[in-house]
Amino acid sequence: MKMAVEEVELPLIDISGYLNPRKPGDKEAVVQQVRDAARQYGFFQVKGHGIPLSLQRDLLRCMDNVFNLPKEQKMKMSFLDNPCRRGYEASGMSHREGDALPDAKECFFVGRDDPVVELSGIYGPNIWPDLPESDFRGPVSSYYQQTNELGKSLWAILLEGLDQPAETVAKFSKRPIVPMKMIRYPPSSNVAKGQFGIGAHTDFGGVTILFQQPSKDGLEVWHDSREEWIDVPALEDIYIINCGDMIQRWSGGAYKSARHRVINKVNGERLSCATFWHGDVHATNPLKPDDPSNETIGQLLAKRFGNQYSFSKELMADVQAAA
Ligand SMILES: O=C(O)CCC(=O)C(=O)O
Ligand SMILES: [Fe+2]
Repeated sequence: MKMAVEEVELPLIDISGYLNPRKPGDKEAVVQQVRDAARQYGFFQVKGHGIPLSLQRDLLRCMDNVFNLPKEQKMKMSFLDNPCRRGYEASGMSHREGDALPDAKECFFVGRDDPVVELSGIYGPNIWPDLPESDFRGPVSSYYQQTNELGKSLWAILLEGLDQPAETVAKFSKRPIVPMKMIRYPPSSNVAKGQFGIGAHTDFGGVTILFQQPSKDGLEVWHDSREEWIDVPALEDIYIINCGDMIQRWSGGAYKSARHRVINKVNGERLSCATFWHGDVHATNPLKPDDPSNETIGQLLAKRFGNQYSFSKELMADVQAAA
C-alpha cells in the first residue's frame, strides 16, 4: 500500500450561498467551488445544506430501529421478494467483481412512494416495517423528501457549472427516480479479512447525497492522479456529495465519477444513508438535447443492473416500449 506524502482532504463547500443567496455573487461562488471539486475529485463535502440536524438524528434512530428487528422479521421484507426492490438486503448479498468476499453491509431501501407498480417496479409503493409511525415511516419519509429537494438543487448547481441554466433540471425532474439506501456496517471485529463493508465501485447515476453517522469513519475515495485512497471523515452535519457514471458520461468527462469503498474503521457498527438522485426514466442528456442516439436514464439503469437482477430484461423491454 502506498503511503500518502501529504494528507489530501475533499473540499468542504458551504452551499447556503446558493440555496439562500444574500448578495450578488453568492450563487456564482458556490457554482464555481462545486464545479472545481466535481472536476478534480468527483466528490466533495457540503455544509449549509438545509437538512435539519434533528432530522438527521431521527434518521439514525430509525435506522437503528429497523436493523435491530429480529432477523426473521427483516427477511420477511426482503427486497428480492419486492417488485420494486424496496425493503431489506441482508449482509453478504452483494458481491463486487474482484473482491474475495461479498459486502458485509446490510441495507434497507425506500424510494418514491407511488400507489401502483409501474415499469417493472421502477415506480411503486414502499414496504414499511411494523414499527410505530414516529419510529420509522414518519421521519424516514420526511428525510427522503428533504434529500430529494437537495438532490435537485445540487443538480442545478452542477448544471450551472457547465454553463447551463439552472432551469434545465426541470427537464428531467418531473417524476425522478430517487432510490434511498440506509446501510449498517458490522463492527470491524466482525468482518473477515479481505471483506469490505462495501467494495470499490462507482455510483451508477446522477448525484449521490451521503449521510454518515458522525465519527464513524470508513469511506475512502480514489484519487486518480495521486493514485491513492483519500480518507473521508464522518463529521456531524456534513454531507458527502458525489457524481455518478451518468453525470460523467453526460458531461463528456468534465465531472468525475470516482471509485470509492467503505472499510469500517471503528469498533462499533457504522450507519450511513445514501440518496441517489437520477432523474426521469425517459429523460436523455439535457446537455445534448438534439442528439437522437442518446440513451434514456431508464435504459442506462437497466443496462447497469443487468447482471445483478433477474428482472432487468423485462425492465429493459419496458423502458424501451414506453420510450
Ligand atoms: O456508506 C458509505 O459511506 C458509502 C455507501 C456507498 O458508497 C453506496 O452505497 O454506494
Ligand atoms: Fe457508492
